[in-house]
Amino acid sequence: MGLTRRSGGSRAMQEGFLKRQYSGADYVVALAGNPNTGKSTVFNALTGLNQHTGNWPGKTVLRAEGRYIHRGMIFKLVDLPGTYSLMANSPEEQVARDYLCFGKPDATVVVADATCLERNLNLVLQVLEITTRVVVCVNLVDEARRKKIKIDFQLLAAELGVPVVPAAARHRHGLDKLVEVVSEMAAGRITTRPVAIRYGEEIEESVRKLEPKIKKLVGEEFNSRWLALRLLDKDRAVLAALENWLAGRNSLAAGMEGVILG
Ligand SMILES: Nc1nc2c(ncn2[C@@H]2O[C@H](COP(=O)(O)OP(=O)(O)OP(=O)(O)O)[C@@H](O)[C@H]2O)c(=O)[nH]1
Ligand SMILES: [Mg+2]
Repeated sequence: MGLTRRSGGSRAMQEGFLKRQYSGADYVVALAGNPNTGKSTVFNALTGLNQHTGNWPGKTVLRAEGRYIHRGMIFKLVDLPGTYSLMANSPEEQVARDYLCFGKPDATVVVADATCLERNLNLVLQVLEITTRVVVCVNLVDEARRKKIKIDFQLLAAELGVPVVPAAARHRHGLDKLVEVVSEMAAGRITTRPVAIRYGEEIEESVRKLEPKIKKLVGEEFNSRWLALRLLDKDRAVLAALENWLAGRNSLAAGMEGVILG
């Protein structure tokens, strides 16, 4: 049934933990976003030459990591592949999603395109379902200005419940502020109130039943609501990653699989 320990999810997860342990970085920051929103431009501007690339384990998806120092702290920045969603429909989506959930970055920057913000917010909402430590960087504001698009950043931040930083990364505009906010977020000095997507009563009821069971298995380690939603969606990739994390307690995971997929 395809539950294998070689799944990308479990590897990404292990990588996340190992990298944090041995990389010597104080904080790990993920860069997510739709394709072509300027993630790599932000990444390059912040890390300069302090970066290396390779592939994500088991995938032909490019992985770029780099570092920068801010106020004496070392930040490891992980440039995730551009995706429109986190439904794991492609290797890119799976890499991004597994890293956000199981890699447990201290902060996640979602880079959004100011010229088509509405479309980009779809991914922002999906990321907010996985992690609360999110900073939204609305990039390409120079292009938006040229197109006479006006954005109320304060209102956007209030509606999303997380900080929003406008930027024009190509010109380095807004990046000092971004680095400052990310640093506060990673250090846990910002309280967020992410807007929560509510599903129909039937789904919410199932989530209410499932969440305590998941919490019992993984504690506060991962976002149990998100895991519950994924399992209700019969998401085998997430199940495989969970099973791997529960190594040594496989019988419990198998029991859970029986309950959920049965
Ligand atoms: N005008 C303008 N162009 C920008 C800005 N930031 C990035 N770009 C341009 O947008 C294009 C895409 O930038 P990338 O940094 O490669 O975007 P990306 O999100 O990494 O793209 P993928 O990795 O393919 O998902 C490049 O041509 C950049 O020069 C900006 O703030 N203003
Ligand atoms: Mg890129």
